[in-house]
This record gives sequence, structure tokens and C-alpha cells, in this order.
Amino acid sequence: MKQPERKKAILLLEDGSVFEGYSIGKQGTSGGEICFNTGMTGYQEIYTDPSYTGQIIVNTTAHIGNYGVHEDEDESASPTIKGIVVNDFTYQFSRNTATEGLNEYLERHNTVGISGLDTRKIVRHIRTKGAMNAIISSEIFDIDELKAELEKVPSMESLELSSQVTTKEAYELGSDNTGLRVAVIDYGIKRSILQNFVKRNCQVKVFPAKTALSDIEAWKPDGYFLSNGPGDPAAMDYAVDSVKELLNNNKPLFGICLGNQLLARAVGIDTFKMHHGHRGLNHPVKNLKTGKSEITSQNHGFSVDMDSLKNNKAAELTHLDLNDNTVEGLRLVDKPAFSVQYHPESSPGPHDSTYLFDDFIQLIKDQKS
Ligand SMILES: NC(=O)CC[C@H](N)C(=O)O
Repeated sequence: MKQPERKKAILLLEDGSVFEGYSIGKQGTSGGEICFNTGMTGYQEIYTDPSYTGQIIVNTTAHIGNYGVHEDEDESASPTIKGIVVNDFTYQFSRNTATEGLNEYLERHNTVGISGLDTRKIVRHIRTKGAMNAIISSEIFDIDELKAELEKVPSMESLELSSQVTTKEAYELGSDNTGLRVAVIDYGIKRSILQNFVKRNCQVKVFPAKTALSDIEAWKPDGYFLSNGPGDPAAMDYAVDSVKELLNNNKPLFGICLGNQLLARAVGIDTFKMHHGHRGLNHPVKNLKTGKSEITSQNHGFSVDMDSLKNNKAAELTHLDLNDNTVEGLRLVDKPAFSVQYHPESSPGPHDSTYLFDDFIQLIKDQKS
């Protein structure tokens, strides 16, 4: 595939920094919270993870697009990110099984991007100054005009986004009557998480984020799963209230990422906005029960407050981040409920933590027998 003629694009950060590069994907103007992912691979899974809704992703790995995209590797129906910032964008991909080039894919999904930037410099900037909003444009080059557009972009703090990405209708997956019925509350779920349940012989029903408990119970689930998802958990009282109701039933409950934050809030533990979040595929976490460490896939900009967790009698810390000592997992003391901040489905990422799905299923089996 021939490289199209390169058109100019600019990236403007909230603190006034301007970077000039080339337009990739859809031409246009798009703003969101800028964040970086340090993974060396898995760009398609990252761009389609609904947890990134409303964000512009900077990939620190230098080559993006070089293996194209494959229709089976989407984590959701389409990307809901606000844009991508990359260094060397490759139009000509080298993978004989790829079904499309990344540029056509981004155009088809109306995703704006900018290439040719020194992404390491941008990352150092965000790492020093903290999370902030940014805007990419291939049409507005007047900085004051672009600043006015950037001011319209909402702050990620206090933003509720799950209701934009949750399923509209409930749906079922997996084989019937396996005796393991998992009710998934969809706050922006990744497909690979659902596949982890189906692969383990679970019958799964995925419910919209605002489903009444009675409708979930009508399906007679054996356990509940709280999904990952975008936005600030502190802006999700409706979800925290429904988690409290689920906990009253004393059935096994497992949560990932946003699900971890919602479980914490449901028992009165605080969450907070991090300085610049954790996003990558090589974050070391220590399992405090086994003493072993795991290399994990992560994507979060909010976190469960350690002091608040330590002062809370209902929960205990199970997983610790070895980079910055933040909370990476917790369990409830008197209920069969646990959760992790990182992504054990590891799509993309190393598979050290998939035992958590087995632990959850074991909890369901134990309770049933
Ligand atoms: N991956 C997720 O579920 C992200 C949770 C939350 N939106 C955060 O940024 O912390």
C-alpha cells in the first residue's frame, strides 16, 4: 500500500505545549485526556478497550501500524478513544493474516491521529506535569482557536462515561446449563474478559450498567462480575448502590479495574485521581497471599486509596503495586468478593494473572457444593 501524501496536524496540550506532526486516520479535530501506554505490542486491543473512552493515547513504542489489524482482535465494537499520538506510523503492514491496514481502520472508525512526534518527550512531559487534556487537529492551526476548542473538552475527574459504552440490551454467551452462571455487569467490558469466562465453561449473561437487581436475579446467577470501564468511579453512585445490593446476596463477586474501584467504594473506601496513571504491559504486582509477584497489564488513571483501605474493617489488601506501592487488589473479609486493579485477561499482556478467573470459578463451585 502506498503511503498517502502527508498532511500537517498539531497536538496542543492543556499547558500550552504544541507539537507538530502528520495527520493519520481520520482528518479533523478531537480532544480528550492525554495518557500514554508503554506496551510494545497490542495497539488494536488498546484502541478498542472501552476503558480508554474519552482519552487520547500516546504509544511509546516507536512503530505503530506495522502488523495491521485483524477483525477478531477488537476488544469492543469500535474504538471510543479520542485519538492517537505516535512516532513512526506504518501504512504498509507485514502480517499475512491481517484483515486491514491501521490507517484505513482508523478512518473507518472516525479516529483522529497524529504521527511523527517524539513520543518519549511527550511522555516525560505528562509524567512530570501530570494528566491533562489535549487536542489533535489537522484543520485548525490557529493556536488561540484550537485552545478555545480544547477548553470545551471535559475533565476526566468527575466524569461518568460507562453509560455511553455499556450494552443497550442484555445478551448471553457460552454453553447452556454448565452449572456456572456468571452475571456480568457491563461498565465497558473488553471481549477478552468474556472469552476468559466462556473458555472456562461458564454461561455468561451481560447486563447493561443500570440493570435493576431483580432483573439480574431473574436469570438466577451463581456469581457476579463487575467489569472494567472508563471514567471516574467517584461519579458512579448508581453503580456503587447496585454493587451494595449485589453484596447483600452473598454470592461470589469478582471485579476488574473499574470493578475493583466500585467494589472498594461500595464498602466505603475512597478512590482518587492519580498523577498520571498506569498504562502498560510490564507492571510488577505482588500477591500478598502467595508472596509471588506477577507482571501485569494495566490501564487505570484512578486508584483505590491505600490509607482508606487500611482503615476499613470490611476489606483487606491482597495485591500491591511494586512500582509505587498503590492498591492493586483487595478482598472483602466477610463476603466472597475480591477484585484487582490490573487486567488479568492480559489482552494485550503477559498471562501471569489468569489464575484469578480460576479462583473466582472455584469460589462459585465451593459455594454451590
Ligand atoms: N481499565 C479500567 O477499568 C479503568 C478504570 C478507570 N476508568 C480508571 O481509569 O482508573
